[in-house]
Amino acid sequence: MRSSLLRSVKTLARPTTARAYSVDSVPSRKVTVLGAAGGIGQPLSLLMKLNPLVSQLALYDIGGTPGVAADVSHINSRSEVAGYMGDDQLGLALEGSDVVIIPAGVPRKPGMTRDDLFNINAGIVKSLCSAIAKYCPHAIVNMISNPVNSTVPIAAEVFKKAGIYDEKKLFGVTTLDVVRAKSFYAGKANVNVAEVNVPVVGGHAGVTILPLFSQATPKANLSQDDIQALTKRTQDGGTEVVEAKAGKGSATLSMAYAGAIFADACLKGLNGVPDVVECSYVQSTITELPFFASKVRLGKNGVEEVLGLGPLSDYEKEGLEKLKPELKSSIEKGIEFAKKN
Ligand SMILES: NC(=O)C1=CN([C@@H]2O[C@H](COP(=O)(O)OP(=O)(O)OC[C@H]3O[C@@H](n4cnc5c(N)ncnc54)[C@H](O)[C@@H]3O)[C@@H](O)[C@H]2O)C=CC1
Ligand SMILES: O=C([O-])CC(=O)C(=O)O
Repeated sequence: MRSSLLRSVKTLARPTTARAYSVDSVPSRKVTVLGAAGGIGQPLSLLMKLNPLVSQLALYDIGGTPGVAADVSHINSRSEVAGYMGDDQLGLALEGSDVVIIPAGVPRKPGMTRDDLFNINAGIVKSLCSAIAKYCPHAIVNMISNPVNSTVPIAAEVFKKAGIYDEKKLFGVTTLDVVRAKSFYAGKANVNVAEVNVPVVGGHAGVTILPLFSQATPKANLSQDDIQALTKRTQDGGTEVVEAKAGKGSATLSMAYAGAIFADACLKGLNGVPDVVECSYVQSTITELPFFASKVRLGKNGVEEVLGLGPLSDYEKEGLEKLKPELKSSIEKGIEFAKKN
């Protein structure tokens, strides 16, 4: 209901001194966060509020958004913030959105796999994607909700059914795998983490996460044992956090950071910044699987180019073959769910 829209959080930042950047040259962009009151949603909303490419920030959740939006809106940065709560405000949160980020859904507890979240999160993602199809069919979608290997195919099916599917605009966010691979590699190779690049391909669960340390830069002379340990740590990075949090959820802060990096890349692409490349789980033809994470060049329409895998070590080639059956069945599970429901 419009009357209950959270009026108190509609605040345009008005700097009293000279602006640190020129907003005149930056296009207006609306970003919507679905699940904004959650463990990821809150810090991600904060980071998106700090992003000068955002002019409107819509924070939606089934509860808790009045407080989050009021809080975030007091930050004196460019964007106007509005909070939306409950089904009847979802359309308003989405209308006119350029980028929709989805961290809505339940997180893992120790002993669970990401696939154990399927039963709850598949339905949440499906209903949110139906609303996206209705209210902002041309928006770029950044899917964070797990299991990403299945939630992205679910979103694609929902969009196909609604007749608005554009494969260039649907992204599974795998940036946290890259963030982890960079941190772990820098530690082991003793190089400046700010200079490290490591592509991570495949999917976003266990063995489907395939970091390509043979392509890591700056180059380092790591042993095969080191590479295997780094690969395993990257694949188990989510579980490492789930266990350390001991029942209080999964990665939220590092995920918010990763989600903000990826959304920023999408916004830069939309704004025509050249050579924006990030790894992401997208519709793909670089393997026989219909969805696959790899480096993607981002542009004004979303995906400009899905880049190939590049040269792989024997260990990585083996990892690639090993991940295919699990990724294939997660994709099929998502498609089947969306078709049946
Ligand atoms: N892609 C990735 O790399 C990562 C993905 N995740 C996933 O992100 C998701 C969220 O994790 P957390 O923020 O830690 O969970 P959380 O439980 O702290 O927050 C989830 C939020 O979603 C909201 N929500 C539930 N149903 C909703 C609906 N229908 N519409 C809008 N909001 C709804 C809840 O009210 C809650 O505020 C989980 O599925 C988790 O597995 C977590 C870390 C990394
Ligand atoms: O592990 C989890 O459940 C959350 C996640 O996707 C990650 O941290 O990579």
